Amino acid sequence: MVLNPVISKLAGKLVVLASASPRRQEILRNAGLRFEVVPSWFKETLDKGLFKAPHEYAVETAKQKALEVARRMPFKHLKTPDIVIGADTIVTVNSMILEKPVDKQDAYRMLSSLSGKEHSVFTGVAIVLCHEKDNQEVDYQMIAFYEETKVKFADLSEDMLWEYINSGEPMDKAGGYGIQALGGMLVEYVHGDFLNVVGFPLNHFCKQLDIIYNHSSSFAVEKKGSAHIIPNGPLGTSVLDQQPHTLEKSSSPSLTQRIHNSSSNSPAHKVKRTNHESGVGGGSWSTASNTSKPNDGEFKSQNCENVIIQLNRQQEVEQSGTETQDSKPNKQDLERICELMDGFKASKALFTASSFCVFDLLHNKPGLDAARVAEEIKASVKGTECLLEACVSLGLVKIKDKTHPKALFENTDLATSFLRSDAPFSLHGYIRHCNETLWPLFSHLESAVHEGVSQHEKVKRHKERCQDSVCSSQELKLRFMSGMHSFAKVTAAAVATAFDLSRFKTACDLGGCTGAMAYEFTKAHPGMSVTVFDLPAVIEMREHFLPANSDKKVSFVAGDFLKDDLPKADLYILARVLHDLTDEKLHILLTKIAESASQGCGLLLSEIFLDDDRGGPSRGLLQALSLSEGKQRSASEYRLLLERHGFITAHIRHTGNLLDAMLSIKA
Ligand SMILES: C[S@@+](CC[C@H](N)C(=O)[O-])C[C@H]1O[C@@H](n2cnc3c(N)ncnc32)[C@H](O)[C@@H]1O
Repeated sequence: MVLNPVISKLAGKLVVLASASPRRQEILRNAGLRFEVVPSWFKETLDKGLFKAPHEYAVETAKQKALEVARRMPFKHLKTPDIVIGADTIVTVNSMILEKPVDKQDAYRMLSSLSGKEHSVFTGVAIVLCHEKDNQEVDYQMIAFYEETKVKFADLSEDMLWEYINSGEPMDKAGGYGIQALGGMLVEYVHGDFLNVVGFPLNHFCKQLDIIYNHSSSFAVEKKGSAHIIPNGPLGTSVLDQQPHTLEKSSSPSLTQRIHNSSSNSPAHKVKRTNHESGVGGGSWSTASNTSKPNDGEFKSQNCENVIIQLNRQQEVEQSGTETQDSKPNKQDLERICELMDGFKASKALFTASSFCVFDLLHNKPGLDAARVAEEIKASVKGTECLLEACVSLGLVKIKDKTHPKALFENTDLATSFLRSDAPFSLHGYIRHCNETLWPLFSHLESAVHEGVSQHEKVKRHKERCQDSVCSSQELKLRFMSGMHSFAKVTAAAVATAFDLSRFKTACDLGGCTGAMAYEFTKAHPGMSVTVFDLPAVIEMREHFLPANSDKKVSFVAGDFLKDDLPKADLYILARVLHDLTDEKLHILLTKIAESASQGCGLLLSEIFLDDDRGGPSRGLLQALSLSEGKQRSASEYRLLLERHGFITAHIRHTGNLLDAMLSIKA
């Protein structure tokens, strides 16, 4: 933790990286940051001629990328991130900006212009802090900075250049080289932050986080509606004062600009602003600053700017008033409705591609065309082509070589990380569970709502009538366990590390299923051993899910937690168990835990916690629609239930992963 005081401040927050770059992801992941990747849809098409200096272009692009994702997520992903990070790396030589080469000739042009010369690598970084208010309003606070590193290339012979170009490495990299791989051989020296050249200036980023979270009252994240714009500090000149094209100075003493979306906004909204306006990139948003001197303790940093923007959805609709109601529908609202209407098609496309193992196939054989994929998965060419194209539109598959006459398909990073069946965080098993168990249940939602009960029995009877070969109960059990296993593998680390559990030496994971959560707990807490307690029918199948290096600190006990004695432990874990229980069963289970636990014992509960007003999150409320006998509860409801059984809640964490967590202690 000593090494990591800044990154740890982000634990429990929903941090989003608005970049698909695997290098950036790796740098941040290696630093211990937990984040979601939501690649920005912002097209890097700003007019470079509008910028006085190259770094201004990189900073502006980073800002646009981050802001696009920050604005999109509440609508498209139905959640508001806490922080969005955008970045853009460019290489400059002889006052020319080099981005990613479009083809081999372009790579040649770039690399030969770098040969034997010193060039600069700039990465612009934007950190958008999102503060959601009760009334649907979101404040966006922007901190942007850049880092420069000088790199000198050796003299490159033609052979060397072409050998490097033919390696394929230059194609997705700014300036046409990757310093961390083969491209490192071209480099004579590096002056400055090496990681900046790889794609992300980690050191400068951590310094900014340190200022945001540790040293500036103006960044107190809970505080809304105020911000401090940072003019020149003693450390250097702020970007604000160097960017007449992209930024302007507000004469208003207020440091907050209210920005309202106009009703004619496209997803990359144009904005109306109440104060002075300026813009780049075809009228997209721009920022405003104040030149007043900062008070003591305000945020000052090198190559950095800080701006607050408020987007108010409520007002946006009111402002566009008559036009919205009378002449044409609000575009954003229409998009949102379409997305909800089409949501099931997107889910089913994902399920179908998964069940045909398309992502495994494209991982093992990247660059197949639709006909070859169809042949391999034994499906029609027409159907496969439609499926692959739909997957491209959903960001699961991409076209490998756009210059090739036929579309050749390969996985995106998203598919590689989560959809291959053998990926460490594979959700393949859970997707199968969604397709085969939840999908049929949800197709009977009208009946479920009408009758108020799960349609599980109806679906089972229907399947028995219609299917020639009915799955054995063993097969069904394995499928269920595989679904739970894959979900737990993705969520376990966030739950296991949500709290300091160092004082608990023994734990019991009640309803621990395959042990996926338990293994993660022993990994995160080396002094801890965990007993997995689950029904006999589940425990007897555990061998199917043993990890490669299963350690002896995880053991399994079969039993029924509503009837049998529970193993003794310092810490009881209940992950995704209580939402399936009625209040009555929950009372029985908590009474049994309270009887087994001595004073000071812990109870770690992990579920999706509903908001107190039951207004969200949607994932929890949609899960409730399966109408199992249990119910979704808020953190306050769980806290009360636990208190009644003698457990006092010490901490609640929204882990930013799929599950929330609560740690309570036996009084
Ligand atoms: C939704 S799964 C959650 C599995 C695991 N905790 C996780 O987070 O992935 C619920 C688990 O509780 C187990 N379970 C349900 N009723 C049980 C009972 N009466 N006694 C023991 N385990 C039970 C199920 O077998 C299943 O493994």
